Parts: sequence; structure tokens; C-alpha cells
Amino acid sequence: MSDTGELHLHPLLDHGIKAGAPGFAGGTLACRCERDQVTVRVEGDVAHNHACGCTKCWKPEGAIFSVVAVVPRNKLKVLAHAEKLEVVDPAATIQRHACRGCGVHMFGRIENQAHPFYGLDFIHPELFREHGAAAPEFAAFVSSVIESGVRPDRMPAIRGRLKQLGLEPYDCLSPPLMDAISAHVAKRAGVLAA
Ligand SMILES: N[C@@H](CCC(=O)N[C@@H](CS)C(=O)NCC(=O)O)C(=O)O
Ligand SMILES: [Zn+2]
Ligand SMILES: [Zn+2]
Repeated sequence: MSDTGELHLHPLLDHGIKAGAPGFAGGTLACRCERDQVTVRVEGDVAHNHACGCTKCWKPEGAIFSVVAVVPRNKLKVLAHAEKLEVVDPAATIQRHACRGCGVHMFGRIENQAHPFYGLDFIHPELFREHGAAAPEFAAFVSSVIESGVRPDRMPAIRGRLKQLGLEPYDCLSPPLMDAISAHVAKRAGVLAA
């Protein structure tokens, strides 16, 4: 991603955030190949939908941020063309399964059972064929956009735009998620009652 001057945060954010449909029942995620699309079935709504500025999460062309949410891993099933999926970085905590044809990340899975977010898969709600998934709630890893080529002097404008959209910018995850991670670690270490 190069820094061209205009602020394209993400297509789902640039024109204002659309509210989700209460009770969204889930649907089908489809990759961007013209034929033999990889499709993934998700049962139920997403949770913790947010913008992520890290370099590892998939972003559509020209976007500074990714939009990513979680679903329980037992609510996600690959429906078609699983043979096109490959893990982007097998050493990463989140194993991002990408389509070899179009590069879209169809889901990210944590295989480490000790990880605080084990049991949750990461997905990109814009890949749903259906509308109505819960809307993004905050922005995470905001400073990390600099690692993708955004000039540091643009950060005040980026944080300002995120706030205008109602997405509080954080440079890691949101405080409730950071608290959940630390509580999990503290319980495992025995310094907090399980
Ligand atoms: N500054 C780093 C941050 C990467 C990072 O820690 N990403 C978070 C948010 S997705 C994470 O949980 N990564 C785990 C992983 O990528 O496996 C970057 O932009 O590459
Ligand atoms: Zn594809
Ligand atoms: Zn990320």
C-alpha cells in the first residue's frame, strides 16, 4: 500500500458505517475469483467487528484498514473449493486461510488451545453475500498502518476520521479485549482465581 494522499480507510467505512440487522443469521462468504469461488458458511452473526490496521489482516485494494470480526469456529464451514485455500503464514498465531486464486483471506484460525481467543475464527464480513452483519465497533492496531507505508504525519487525520465514524482508535485491541487477554493469562499463571 502506498501513501497517495487521499484517505481511503476501507469501502465499508468511507461512506459512513451501516448498522447491522438485529438477529442477522449469518450467511455465505465468497472469495473474489470469477469462477470456482471458495465459499464458507457462517451460522449466526459476527462479534467484535472492528477495523484493524495491522499488516497481516487482508485488506481490499487501496484500503488502509482491514475490517475483521470473529465467529465461533464450530459455526464456520468451508462449502466449496477448499483445495484453493492455503495458510499465508504457518508461523503466525492466526492461521489465515487465503484463496490461492484471488488472495482473499477466507478465515483465520487459532490452533493454539492455550490462546485467549482459541475457539474463535476471524473473518471479513464484507465477503458475506448477505447484508446485515453487526457493524464495526472500534479500530485496532491503528499505529500499525505506518508499517504498510502510511506517512506518520497522516495519523492525526486518520485517528480523527475514525473517531468521526464512531470507531475509537486503539494501537492494540480495545480495552475490554485487552482485559480479557490479561485475565486469561493471569488465570493460567494462577495469580487470578479461575
Ligand atoms: N505491528 C504489527 C502488528 C501485528 C499484530 O500483532 N496483529 C494482531 C492483530 S490481527 C494480531 O493479533 N496478530 C496475530 C497474528 O497475526 O497471528 C503489524 O502490523 O504487522
Ligand atoms: Zn478466490
Ligand atoms: Zn490485524
